[in-house]
Amino acid sequence: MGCLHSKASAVDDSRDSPKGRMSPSSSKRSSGVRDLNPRLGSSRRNGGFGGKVKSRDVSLILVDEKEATGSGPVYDGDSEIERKISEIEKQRKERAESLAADKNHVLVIGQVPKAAEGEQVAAGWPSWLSAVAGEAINGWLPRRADTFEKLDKIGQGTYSSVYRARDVISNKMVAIKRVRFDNLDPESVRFMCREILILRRLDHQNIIKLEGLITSRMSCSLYLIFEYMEHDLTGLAARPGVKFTESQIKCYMQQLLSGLDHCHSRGVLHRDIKGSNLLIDNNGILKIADFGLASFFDPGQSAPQTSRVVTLWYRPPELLLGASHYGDEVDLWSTGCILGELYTRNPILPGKTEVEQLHKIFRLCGSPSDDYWKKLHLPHAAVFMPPRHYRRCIKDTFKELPPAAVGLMEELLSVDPWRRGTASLALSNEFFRTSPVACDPSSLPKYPPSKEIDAKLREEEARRKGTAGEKNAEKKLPRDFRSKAPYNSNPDQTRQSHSMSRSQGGNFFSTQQEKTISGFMVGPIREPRGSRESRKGHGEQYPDQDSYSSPLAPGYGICKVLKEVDHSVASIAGEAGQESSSSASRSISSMRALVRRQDNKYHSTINDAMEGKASGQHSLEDGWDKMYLSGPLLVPSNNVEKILRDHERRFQAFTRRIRFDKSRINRDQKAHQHASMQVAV
Ligand SMILES: Nc1ncnc2c1ncn2[C@@H]1O[C@H](COP(=O)(O)OP(=O)(O)OP(=O)(O)O)[C@@H](O)[C@H]1O
Repeated sequence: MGCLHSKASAVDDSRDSPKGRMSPSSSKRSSGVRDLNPRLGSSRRNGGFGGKVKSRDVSLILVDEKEATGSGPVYDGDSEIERKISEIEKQRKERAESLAADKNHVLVIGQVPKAAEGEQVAAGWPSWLSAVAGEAINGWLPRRADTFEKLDKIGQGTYSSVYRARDVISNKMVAIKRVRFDNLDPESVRFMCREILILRRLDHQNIIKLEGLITSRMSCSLYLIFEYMEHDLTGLAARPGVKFTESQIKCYMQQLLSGLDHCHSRGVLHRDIKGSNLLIDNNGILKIADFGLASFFDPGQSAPQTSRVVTLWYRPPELLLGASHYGDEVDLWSTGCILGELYTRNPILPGKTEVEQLHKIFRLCGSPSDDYWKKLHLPHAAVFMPPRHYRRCIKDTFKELPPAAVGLMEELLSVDPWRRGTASLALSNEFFRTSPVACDPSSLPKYPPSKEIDAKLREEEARRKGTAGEKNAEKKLPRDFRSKAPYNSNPDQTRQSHSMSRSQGGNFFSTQQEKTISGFMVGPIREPRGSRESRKGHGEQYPDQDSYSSPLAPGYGICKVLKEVDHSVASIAGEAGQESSSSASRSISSMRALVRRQDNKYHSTINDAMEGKASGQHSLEDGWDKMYLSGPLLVPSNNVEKILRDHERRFQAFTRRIRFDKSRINRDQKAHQHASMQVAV
C-alpha cells in the first residue's frame, strides 16, 4: 500500500515551465503539441500510460491535428488547443496538490487500533470484518436482518444480488445489496470492504448513499443498505415508448459529470460507468452506484493498476491494450459512450470480444497516432495496431445528432486519454450552454419502476416466445437489446447472469437458492471483481507484478493450459509407471501440437479481425447499421474452450485406461502370487 504524499511529490513541475512544453510555433509540422498530464508526473508523461518512466521518451508528443487520426478531437486552431491544454493541466495540478495534502486520501484497510477493534466486536461486528476493515465500519452499528422486510429482487450483478426492502424501523424503502465473499480470506474481505470504504468517503447528491450494513457473526455474506432508487438508466432507456428529450439527456449528463467530478476530486476512480450503474429516482435525480470496481487513484501513477476493469462496451482503448497506469480519463471514455447511447438509444460500441471492441473503437475514433503506440510500452500492443489507417469519423457517424453533443463526444471519446479533459471541464462544455439547456430534474416525467433486470426479463420472455415459434418476437424488442448477447468468457458471470428471477419475500439470510432462468447471456463482459486477474492488479493492495500484461496478450490461456497438461502428465506418469509415461508423453505431444495450431489460428484471426476480414464483418462504407449487426470478428475463446473440453475428455479416458491397466496388472500380480503360494504349500 503506497503513501500518496510521497507519490504526489514525484509530480514534475517542470512541465509547467516554458521549457516543459513546446510552443506551437516550435513545431512547424504540428499544429498540436501534447504533454497534457501534469497530474500524472513523469511516469505517464514520459513512459506513457502503459509502462515505466523512460528518460529517452521525454520528447513531447507531436500530433498533427489535421491528419485527424484517432488521437482526439480536431480543434480550430493553436490558441484553442493551448487554451484546452492549460485548462486541463491547471485542473489536474490543483487536484494532485489537494489530494497530496489530504492525509485521509490513502486507503488504509486493516489499520484500526486494537482497542477500537475490540469496541467494534463488542458492538456486534464480526471480528474478521473489524480486523481487516475496521475503518469501513467505524462509527457504525451493524443492522440486523430482521429489521428489514424483503420485498423483491431488483438487480442481479456479477457478484451480488440486490433486493428492494422496507426498513421496519423507519418505514423507508431501501435497496439491499448482498455481496458474497470468503470471510476466511483476508484479501477477499479487504476487497469487498474497499467498496464500503469508498462509499463512505464520498458525499454528493449524485453518488448513491450507503446507509448501513447488515451482517452476522456466522454469515459469509454482507448486506449493504442503500437509499432506494426507482430506475436505472439502462432500464429506463429500454422501456418501450420512452424517448429522452435533449434537455433531459443534458440533465442526466450534467448529473453524471457532477458525480464523477466529486469522485475524481476525492481521488476515486469508478471504473465501471455504464447505464445499469446510473440510478435515477422518481424526482429525476441521477446517482452513480456500484463502486465494486472503484479504486483510489494515485496522482503520481507509481503503483500499477489492473487493466481488467470497466464493462467491455464502455472500456477505453488503453485498458483494452493493457495499460496499467491510468487515471480519471477511463471514466470519461465511458461517459462519452453513455452520451452517444442516450441519443442513439443503442450502445455505440458493442463489441463481443476485446479484439472486436478495439477494432470498433478504431473504426469510429480513428487509428491512433504513432506516438500513441510508442507511449504504450506494452509488449503485445503492436499486434493490435490496425493494418490500415482509419479516419476519425465521429462527426460523420453521428451527423444526425446536435453538433454540441457531437462536440462533447469528440472530446470524451479521444483515443489519447490525456485529451479527454476532466469531468469539470466537460461540465463547462458548450453542450451545456447551448439551447435547449438541461432541464430541472424535478420536471422530468415520472416513470413506472424500470430496471435493467426488467428489460432482461422482457428480452428473455420474447426470446422464449421466439423459440416457441413466434419468429419475429425478437424484432419487436428495442434495438438496444437485440445484439446484447456478447460472448461471455467468464463462466462465473454466465452462471450468475442465468440466475435471475424475482424471488419471494422472506428473511435475507435464507435466500441462498435462486430460481434459474436458462437460456440467455446478458450484458457485456465485465471482469469478475474477485477474480485473480482483477484482484492481482490493484496496485498497493495486490502488488503482484506479473499481472499487468495486456489482457489481449495472445496465448496467455494456452500457456497456462500447456503447463497444466504437463503437470497432469507428470502426475499420471508417476502413478502409472514408465511404460504409461511414454504413451502419456506421446498423447501430450499431439495435444500440444493441436493447441499450438489453435494458437497460430488465433494470431492470424486477430490480424484478420484488425483488417475487418472476418466473416460477417462489414467495412465502414457499408454503414453504421450493418457494422452494428456484424457477426463476431473472431471466436478464439470458445474454440479454445472446445479444445480444452476435448482435452479434458481425452485425459479422463486416458486416466481411466491407466487406472484400469494398473489394477489389472495388480490383479494379475496378486493372482500370480497367490498361485505361487499355493504351489509352495
Ligand atoms: N440503491 C438501489 N436502488 C435501486 N436499485 C438498485 C440500487 N442499487 C442497485 N440497484 C439495482 O441492482 C442492479 C445491480 O446493482 P449493482 O450494479 O450495484 O450490482 P453489481 O453486482 O455490481 O452489478 P454489475 O456486475 O452488473 O455491475 C443495478 O443495475 C440496479 O438496477
